[in-house]
Amino acid sequence: MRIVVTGKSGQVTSALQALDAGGIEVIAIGRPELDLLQPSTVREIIAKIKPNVVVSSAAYTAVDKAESDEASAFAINRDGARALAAAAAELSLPIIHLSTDYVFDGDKAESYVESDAVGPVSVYGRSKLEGEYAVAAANENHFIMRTAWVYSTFGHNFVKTMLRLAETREELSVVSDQLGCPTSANDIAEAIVKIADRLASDSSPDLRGVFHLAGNGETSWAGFARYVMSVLEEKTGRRVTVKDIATADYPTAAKRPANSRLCCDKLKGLYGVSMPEWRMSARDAVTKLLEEPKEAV
Ligand SMILES: NC(=O)C1=CN([C@@H]2O[C@H](COP(=O)(O)OP(=O)(O)OC[C@H]3O[C@@H](n4cnc5c(N)ncnc54)[C@H](OP(=O)(O)O)[C@@H]3O)[C@@H](O)[C@H]2O)C=CC1
Ligand SMILES: Cc1cn([C@H]2C[C@H](O)[C@@H](COP(=O)(O)OP(=O)(O)O[C@H]3O[C@@H](C)C(=O)[C@@H](O)[C@H]3O)O2)c(=O)[nH]c1=O
Ligand SMILES: [Mg+2]
Repeated sequence: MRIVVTGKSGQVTSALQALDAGGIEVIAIGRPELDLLQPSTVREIIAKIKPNVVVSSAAYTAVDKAESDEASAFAINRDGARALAAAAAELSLPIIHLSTDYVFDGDKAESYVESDAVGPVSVYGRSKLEGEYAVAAANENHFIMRTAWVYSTFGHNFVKTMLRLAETREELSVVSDQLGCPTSANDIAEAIVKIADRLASDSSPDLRGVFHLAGNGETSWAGFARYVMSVLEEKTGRRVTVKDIATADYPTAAKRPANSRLCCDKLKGLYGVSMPEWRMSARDAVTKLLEEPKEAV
């Protein structure tokens, strides 16, 4: 089976390319040959590759920068996603489109299910929600995968930021009033392959729609950072503490949901796919990062 995935240098796309998935060919495309700001080029590129499934991972993911760059965020996350979904539809292909927990307002007490009302509190979250609507309207053969708090040994992510700060600080101050589910890009890649296989071989409408996929369990950003530091200390003896702070003590351009935990029961029920406990996967990523040459972190 051949999967084409956008966002060549991104975390999820890099994890997909690194997968040794027998019988699955992963073709990653990205700038300059695929620029979602030039949507007219999308169809020709996808038609040439002749995939069985299209994975839409490329996005404008700079949450804070998006607040002052709304046009770019919507051009990529809504219009670019729409062009990709339309190209897949013209070629009668299913599309797996990555979306985010930041489509929720964060006011719910428990974890969010797919049918919960959305209410993004940031430009990034709004642009990704509009992308969901655009993809669903352009291609009914869609699997919209909302994930969260993605980290890996690739690209930029919270884990690498924490390890980098820990090189020069004895204490990190991290918000403890935002809850979510840390999710490994490697685990997302494994799930994408399983889901793509089902979509390519089973046309059941129940397998289409919006699904949540995130690391099993939950924590706050401070809890996430504290766990990363515990692995750092175990592996290197370096002890860096994490001080819990409130969101108000860490002002950012974008607002973030106080709670964006995702309930993934629907995916488990319909696909039999579930994700590892988040500490297990985070431990793997931190261990690998600490084994890499310093500048890689
Ligand atoms: N990171 C996270 O915490 C979360 C991410 N997601 C979603 O998952 C998906 C993957 O996220 P992640 O792997 O972290 O992404 P990254 O931020 O690691 O990479 C995003 C990629 O998008 C591509 N991209 C950006 N702008 C353009 C453009 N104008 N045209 C074409 N491609 C572009 C780039 O690929 P290239 O340089 O090859 O062009 C870039 O590497 C995204 O859709 C994101 O919204 C959802 C929840 C959490
Ligand atoms: C670096 C740092 C961040 N923080 C806070 C800021 C913020 O509230 C929280 C997360 O920080 P970041 O900006 O690294 O994470 P952020 O970019 O908000 O991550 C998001 O990325 C997008 C793409 C998604 O889709 C989301 O699921 C989510 O993963 O941690 C601290 O409290 N202390 C720190 O030293
Ligand atoms: Mg970020």
